[in-house]
Amino acid sequence: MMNLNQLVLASHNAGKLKELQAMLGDSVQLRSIGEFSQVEPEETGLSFVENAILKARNAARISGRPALADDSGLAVDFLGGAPGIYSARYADGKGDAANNAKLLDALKDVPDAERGAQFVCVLALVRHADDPLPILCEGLWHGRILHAASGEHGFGYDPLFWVPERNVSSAELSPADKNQISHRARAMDLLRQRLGLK
Ligand SMILES: O=c1nc[nH]c2c1ncn2[C@H]1C[C@H](O)[C@@H](COP(=O)(O)OP(=O)(O)OP(=O)(O)O)O1
Ligand SMILES: [Mg+2]
Repeated sequence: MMNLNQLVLASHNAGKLKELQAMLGDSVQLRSIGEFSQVEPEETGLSFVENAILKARNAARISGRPALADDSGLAVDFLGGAPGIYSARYADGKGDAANNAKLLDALKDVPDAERGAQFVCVLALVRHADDPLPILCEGLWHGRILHAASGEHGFGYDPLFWVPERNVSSAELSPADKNQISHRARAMDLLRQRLGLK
């Protein structure tokens, strides 16, 4: 299909790069699009799929190489699926701490039973910028939003995401454990099957 020893990762998020590279192991080397450009494309899509494809095409265009993108986010039941595709921009670009504070505030006094949420990850792989057939893989991870942050691992909303199957927050999981069960792990599992890497 394509030379997969190396892929450009269409992401400026160091947490994603670390997780995805750990999942792929030595077989595929991910090179960050940050090596080629610091300009982040505007995520104008209305879905994770559209934004993942948009980021992958942009990175393939800039690098001239096959590119993998990850569009992900947190969909909170009580908020009708928000912040969803706007997760990174929830607190107007002020970063993870501000996003987490805004989410806690939005769920103030909401009881546990109504704090269900899922992390969503869509991976898009394009062979070149105008690829008419991107490979798309999706993963979901169900949990609940805590009342306060807990844990030091991971990134983004991890300190607020309670993982029922482990009885800890996702920021309390070791990186290796998170990479076994997360939304990103599920999407990557499908991608590796699609690419014949497993
Ligand atoms: O495993 C995760 N653990 C915690 N938080 C997570 C996770 N996965 C996604 N998230 C959050 C971070 C960010 O608020 C949003 C992704 O936004 P998203 O646009 O896909 O990524 P980004 O802007 O950080 O980097 P980039 O677009 O360059 O790949 O969802
Ligand atoms: Mg983004």
